[in-house]
Amino acid sequence: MGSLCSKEHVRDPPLPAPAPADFRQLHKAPSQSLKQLITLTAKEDSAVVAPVVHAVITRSESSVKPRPKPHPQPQPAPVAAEKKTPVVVIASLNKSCSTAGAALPTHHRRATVDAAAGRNPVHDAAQDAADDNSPYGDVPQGFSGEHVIAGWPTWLTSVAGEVVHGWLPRRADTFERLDKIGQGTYSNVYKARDLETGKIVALKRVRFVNMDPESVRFMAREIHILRRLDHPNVIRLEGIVTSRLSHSLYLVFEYMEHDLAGLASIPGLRFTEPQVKCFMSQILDGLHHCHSRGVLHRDIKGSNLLIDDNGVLKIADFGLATFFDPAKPKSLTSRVVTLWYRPPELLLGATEYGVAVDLWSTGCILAELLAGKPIMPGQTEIEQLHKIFKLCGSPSEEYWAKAKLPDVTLFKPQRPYRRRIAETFRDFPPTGLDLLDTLLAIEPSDRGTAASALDSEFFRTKPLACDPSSLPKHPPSKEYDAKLRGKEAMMRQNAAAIGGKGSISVKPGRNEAMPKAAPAQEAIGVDHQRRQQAAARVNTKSSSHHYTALEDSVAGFRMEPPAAPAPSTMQMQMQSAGQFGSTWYRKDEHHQRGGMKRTTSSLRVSNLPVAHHLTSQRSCAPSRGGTDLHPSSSAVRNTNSKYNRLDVAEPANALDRPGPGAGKKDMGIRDAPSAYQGQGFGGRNRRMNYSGPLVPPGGNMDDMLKEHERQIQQAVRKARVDKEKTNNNSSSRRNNY
Ligand SMILES: Nc1ncnc2c1ncn2[C@@H]1O[C@H](COP(=O)(O)OP(=O)(O)OP(=O)(O)O)[C@@H](O)[C@H]1O
Repeated sequence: MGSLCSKEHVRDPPLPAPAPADFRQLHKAPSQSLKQLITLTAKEDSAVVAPVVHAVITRSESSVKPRPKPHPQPQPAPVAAEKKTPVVVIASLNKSCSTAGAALPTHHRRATVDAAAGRNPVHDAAQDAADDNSPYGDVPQGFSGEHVIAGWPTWLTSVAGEVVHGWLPRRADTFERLDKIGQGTYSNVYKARDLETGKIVALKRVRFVNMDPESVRFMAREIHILRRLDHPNVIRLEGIVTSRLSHSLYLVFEYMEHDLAGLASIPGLRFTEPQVKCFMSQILDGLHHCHSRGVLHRDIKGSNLLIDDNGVLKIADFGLATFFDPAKPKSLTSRVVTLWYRPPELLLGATEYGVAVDLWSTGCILAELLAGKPIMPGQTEIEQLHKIFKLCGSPSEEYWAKAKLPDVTLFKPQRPYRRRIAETFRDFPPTGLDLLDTLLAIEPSDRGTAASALDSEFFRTKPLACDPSSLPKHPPSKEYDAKLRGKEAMMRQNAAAIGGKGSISVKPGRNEAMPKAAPAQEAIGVDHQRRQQAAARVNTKSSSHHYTALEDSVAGFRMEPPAAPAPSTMQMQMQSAGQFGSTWYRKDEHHQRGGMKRTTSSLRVSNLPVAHHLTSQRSCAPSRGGTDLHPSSSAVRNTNSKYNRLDVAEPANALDRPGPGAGKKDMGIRDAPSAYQGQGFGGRNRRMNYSGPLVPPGGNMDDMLKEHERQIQQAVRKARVDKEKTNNNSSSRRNNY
């Protein structure tokens, strides 16, 4: 990958919105082996053959051959003829699958969930009709029998069989697991060796909680999107590993040694202008491809920008991505994008948006690369919004006037902020500053597109982008490694502190405390788990495991038991401070992405008017970004009820439809504790799903933030004094002995 000029060829012309034909084009290619398999199956009892057959992938050039002709639609056939021809076998299996589907038709499932959510039934009907026309709506009936024969588990094919169409699953024991290299909110990522090719790959293991169809559907959407993309700057999904024994899937990716967050956290490392241009042009190239294929990434950040040893950057983690069509805007959730990279319109609750959200995040990355640190590290949504306003200026009167927000006064600062990008980043190269100014435009339509960014002066003026292969080589560096290093250092500090040699610091490092969209990662529970992992790493000589061994442990997650949330030092400090009235505390928040538990941390204030659910917060649906609201502020509640959860707001196609399990998610607050056992939680009608900022009615954002700051300092001071007292007491006790 070279400078911008040398990369022109990889840019795609904008494509029309994804059409059914596109998808079929991409996927109408069951491999030759599958065809043979079907023939074989005709001779054997399919029930015997199916488990045995785990043919080799998938997407490798050798195995995926163009389909000679489309599969015939299933025809009713006499039972006696079932084992005689492949067509009949497929038809037979399809029949049972479609019967299962008929038990709860998609429109019925939607109706159930949306009634609970209080949505407009007219809109729902229109949406359902649109979904019925979706390219994927009818696919399972046509192909799921084939999938079952191919060895795909029914829990997958019955929910989202279309996404694996044309692919065959890989067997787990054809990989050797080498090391854990990443941890996402709902996945673990392992380095592994493909025993068939010797190639090193990354395996992303996606866990499912009780095979919740909604979780499966969300994972399926990621697969679906990944299969639509094909570009040197977008991670390539090479195959899928399934196991009939375990309730998880492994996505097979090309292995990438670094991620941008990890590289940026190497002490003392600063990128030169040519290097920044090299990374940025690759990000924008990949993004342009995604957008031109109708995909919004919605979680652009350093740890999702993977880099290989040749300096090639690839956009990864499409877990929050969605399809979009600018010609047919649909309602999307605003609860996406990791907080530091989240654009103002999403913080304000916008549900109609497009490529501009990714461009904002890309702007944040550009500034981060040039500045050497994240530019807007907010801890809560309100703080994030405040940081944005302080740097980029507050929105114009016109913006507020046309913003379709029920209570703009809740978000609108009392006095306008002026834009200060140029003075804040006066050391940036002028063309870089211009590009940044465009990407960080408050008005989404002013951010342009990935293509216009690539055409900007920044990439045309000298010094030009360096060639990726000329980038300096570093040992494998991931955000995950940086976090582990941080945790190990913290453990050492803690050990020293326990030994009475020093004080405990909980100041977050560069890679810590970055609140994600609904799913933030730096959680107390996760910290505890990672600390254990870090300790295990220190003590373990080799972490190589054979997948067969892993298979045994998968069902019970013996490899990584879910740790009970342990109080962090911060939490303890804050709680102890709380005894004296000021009750800042760091709280676990369990979120779910499609039913999978997510955990996040945030600072909350509870001496502001207390929401009536506050006392049951630990067992009820989480708010986002640490925002408790005035109980009497119905305006606030209404505002926030518009902030859709990822799992309810985007029923755009078959993959997004709430499944039969969705009913379980409609539990109200009182029912919620079972969510912690993995069933999902939160009713859309009764559940308080606050996403908006913490603003007392009539409050002023500046005053409020100052007050928060004061309270934090007070709480920390108090905690320190308490700690010193405790230390003194224990040392005087020791002396007494
Ligand atoms: N192909 C790959 N090669 C090497 N490392 C990878 C690869 N894919 C992912 N990783 C590592 O694993 C981490 C987690 O992966 P990923 O972001 O896809 O998971 P996730 O569960 O979706 O995470 P998140 O919580 O950020 O949404 C990444 O930050 C990266 O460090």
